[in-house]
Amino acid sequence: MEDTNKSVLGDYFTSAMGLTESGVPRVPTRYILPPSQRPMLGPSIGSATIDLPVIDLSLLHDPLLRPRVIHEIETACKGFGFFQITNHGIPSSVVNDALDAATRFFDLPAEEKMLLVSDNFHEPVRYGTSINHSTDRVHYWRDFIKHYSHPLSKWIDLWPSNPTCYKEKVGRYAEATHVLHKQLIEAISESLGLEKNYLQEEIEEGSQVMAMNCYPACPEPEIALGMPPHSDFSSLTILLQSSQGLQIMDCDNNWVCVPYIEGALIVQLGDQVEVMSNGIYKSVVHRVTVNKDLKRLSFASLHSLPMHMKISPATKLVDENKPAAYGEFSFNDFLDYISRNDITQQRFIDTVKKKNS
Ligand SMILES: O=C(O)CCC(=O)C(=O)O
Ligand SMILES: [Fe+2]
Repeated sequence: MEDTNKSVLGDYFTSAMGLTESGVPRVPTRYILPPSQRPMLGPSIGSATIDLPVIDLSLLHDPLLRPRVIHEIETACKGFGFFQITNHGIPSSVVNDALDAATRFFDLPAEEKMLLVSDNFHEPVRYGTSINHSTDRVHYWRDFIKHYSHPLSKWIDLWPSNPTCYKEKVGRYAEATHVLHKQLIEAISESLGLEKNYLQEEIEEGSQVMAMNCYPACPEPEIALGMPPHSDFSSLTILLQSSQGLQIMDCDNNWVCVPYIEGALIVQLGDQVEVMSNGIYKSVVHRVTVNKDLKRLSFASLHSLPMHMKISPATKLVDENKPAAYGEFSFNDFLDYISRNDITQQRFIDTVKKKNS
């Protein structure tokens, strides 16, 4: 079965969708994780006693309540590098339309999707399947399409033209998340004691990459993963999940399932905010489990400073007692790093941490 799939998709691109559709009863060897990396699935997992933060974002617009919400954000960022948001202002019709377009894209025949395949990390539109490029050892149960999404007018022509509604529906969602990101980064800057408009210009000129992920039903979810543990390089990632599957690592290094909340979006701190905050906030390490019966979609909208712009700790957060804990680097430096290294073994952010911090 593995070989059939391989011959259709070429050596590097085995597709989890293709395997599920062909009805494989077992996951092929290359998807099987070493025992220490397997997810512990079961009724007790995810019902852990930890209450993950959920924040009503509409209250940010109320001048009387804003300080309280900023404080909630600060607590969530310090405790988890993560929170969910409700009443975020993106209409459910925009979300559902984007889900519909992505579902239709992933349902296309493999040959059609393969036209967009690339293993070049700098490619602005890239269809792929989750292989660990740097080691070629383990594959993950995920197919994805990633595209640069901001500014939309520059990139949208390169996006998939099948289904025909894709550009319009996903485009509307991408623009809405760009606006939301600006509000969130303002609130996060405020929560760090920085100016509300800190980095606002850079963010407006910044890049947005949307990873549209598809995790088809997996015959053996206890020995495979949809995505390995990693943190995102972004400033923030705004994540939409169609059902449960995301897990985050808490401060005691335990995996915690992120509950599915209808209508909510997930906010994850990325490496750029960790650096900007000089380590006051940490990017959240997360991974994705797969499900025996259910196909899951997620949209990870990764917002970053401009590709070439070097990020470093905010000067206001650096002093004699708290020297800069990170060297400066850009998104392009990160892309070069991931095309050469196995980020499941060493996070990029660890390579820019200063030794004495
Ligand atoms: O599918 C998810 O919930 C997470 C996806 C993710 O971590 C990513 O695309 O970076
Ligand atoms: Fe991620």
